[in-house]
Amino acid sequence: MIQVKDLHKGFNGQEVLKGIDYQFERGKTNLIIGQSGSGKSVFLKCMLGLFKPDQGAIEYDGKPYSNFSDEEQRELRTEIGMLFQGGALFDSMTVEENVMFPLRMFTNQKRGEMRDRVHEVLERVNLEGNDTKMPSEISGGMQKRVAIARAIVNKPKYLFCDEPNSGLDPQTATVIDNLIQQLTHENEITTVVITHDMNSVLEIGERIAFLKDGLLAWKGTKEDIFHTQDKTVTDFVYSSNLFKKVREAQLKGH
Ligand SMILES: Nc1ncnc2c1ncn2[C@@H]1O[C@H](COP(=O)(O)OP(=O)(O)OP(=O)(O)O)[C@@H](O)[C@H]1O
Repeated sequence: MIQVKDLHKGFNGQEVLKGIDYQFERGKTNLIIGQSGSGKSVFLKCMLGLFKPDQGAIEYDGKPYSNFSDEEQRELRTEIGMLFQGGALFDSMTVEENVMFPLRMFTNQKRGEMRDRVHEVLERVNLEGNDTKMPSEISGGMQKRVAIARAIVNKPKYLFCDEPNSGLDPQTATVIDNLIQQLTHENEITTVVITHDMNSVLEIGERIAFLKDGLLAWKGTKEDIFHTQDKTVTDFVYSSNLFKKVREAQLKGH
């Protein structure tokens, strides 16, 4: 669980996050949605310790990281898995080397032990037999699954995903969403997903935080989104055709 308390962050006298209180639940996919420029990335970077908050605190399972000393950051880093936008695999490394990278960085495991773990996670994301391939030799969806395997190989307590579906076709995007959700449930991970994708909201929006102008404008579940009368939320989500269609079908009783 990640608890955010009165989080403020600004740049050059301009406040971007204006006092956010929120709790990301363990074992759930916690989505952050909101318009471009609403502060989602700044929020994520504050949680990762890449930006120091101007005010407020972030607690990881009750442990406060309000000042993020170098030592604290190092320790926390070993407990975090990160799925970057676009996958961000190392092009010159094989699939196996990519997935092994966090183990080499953050553990003292022997090579055999690392390989066993890498093969275990590759199997989990249905990529067994692809370990010697280069990223350029596999599809975009497979690359994303390699990135997921790399993000979870060190058994993280917290998983951060920045636009995990960008650049994928809808069917592959759904596979990726479901994989993230299954891994979250299986391993009781506190998963935070930044997304623009309304399909993801409908698929895996167990908990949704809607940011607007640096404030938490609304929170709820994917089911709540259909019933809210909050105009800021409805204006945002119903600008998506997918949402409109699902809503219309619901009203017709399908
Ligand atoms: N390092 C920085 N220095 C100064 N301003 C910044 C910095 N990082 C972000 N900002 C500003 O903070 C605001 C919020 O940006 P942020 O990237 O968090 O938005 P976002 O919601 O993630 O947008 P998008 O959906 O387009 O990625 C923007 O006005 C941006 O210019």
